[in-house]
Amino acid sequence: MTLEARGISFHYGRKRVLNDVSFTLADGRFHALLGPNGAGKSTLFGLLTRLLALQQGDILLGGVSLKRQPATAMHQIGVVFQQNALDLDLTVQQNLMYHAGLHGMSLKESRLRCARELERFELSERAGTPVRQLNGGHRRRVEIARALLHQPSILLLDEPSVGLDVPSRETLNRHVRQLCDDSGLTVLWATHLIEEVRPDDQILILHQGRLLADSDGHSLCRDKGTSSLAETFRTLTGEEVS
Ligand SMILES: Nc1ncnc2c1ncn2[C@@H]1O[C@H](COP(=O)(O)OP(=O)(O)OP(=O)(O)O)[C@@H](O)[C@H]1O
Repeated sequence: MTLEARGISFHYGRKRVLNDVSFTLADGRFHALLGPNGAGKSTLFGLLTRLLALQQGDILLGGVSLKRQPATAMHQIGVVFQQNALDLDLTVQQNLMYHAGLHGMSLKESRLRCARELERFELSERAGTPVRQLNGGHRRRVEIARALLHQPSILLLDEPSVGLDVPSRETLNRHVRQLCDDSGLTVLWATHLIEEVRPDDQILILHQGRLLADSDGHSLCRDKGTSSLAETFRTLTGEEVS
């Protein structure tokens, strides 16, 4: 499913943090939203997930307006926020079952979908483990499994690898890309780390609230006459990327 952001601007009080941002996420593709701290990524996620109310512009999911038909549109979205939002004292299975219940699934359906997601994320053996006992990478995988329980078409992840060590970051990134390839999920992965972005990705570069690029990495480098994504980022923003 496509996601289209049209003319999004946003202010906190008098401070403008998003300035006429428009882009389209293509059906079934992995998109990287790259921007340094403070670029406006979390604010954009807040708007995409209705944590923040749209002030200007609209967001369309498969053509359905988030403004006009929020319930229908939101059903298509699964989200993983920057901060871990699992109950540490509940087991992996309990966290998922609770979430499935919130989405109105029957007990039978909840069990089926939990089992399927746990298998997909190679977590079946951890179903009965309290989340507190999991490492950071596994916790993140549980969060993604939870975000997919209601079978959304679009998965939004706000800096999901923050706080993970390099191998865990790479595994998580690979896993989500695999999901995209296997199940046609549309993904938006926000990050400030260039190493999580590949030249084949659709790349959105957000800087000081403005979208400076929206293209695949190869085209971006070709257009800017640069030899790497890091150099392209520097050329566009005047900043180093980590
Ligand atoms: N509740 C708020 N009130 C006022 N200003 C805010 C608020 N939340 C964020 N900002 C400011 O808005 C700008 C964009 O912040 P935002 O968190 O969206 O960026 P980000 O790209 O997600 O950065 P980070 O990676 O640090 O989370 C920053 O200048 C930030 O200080």
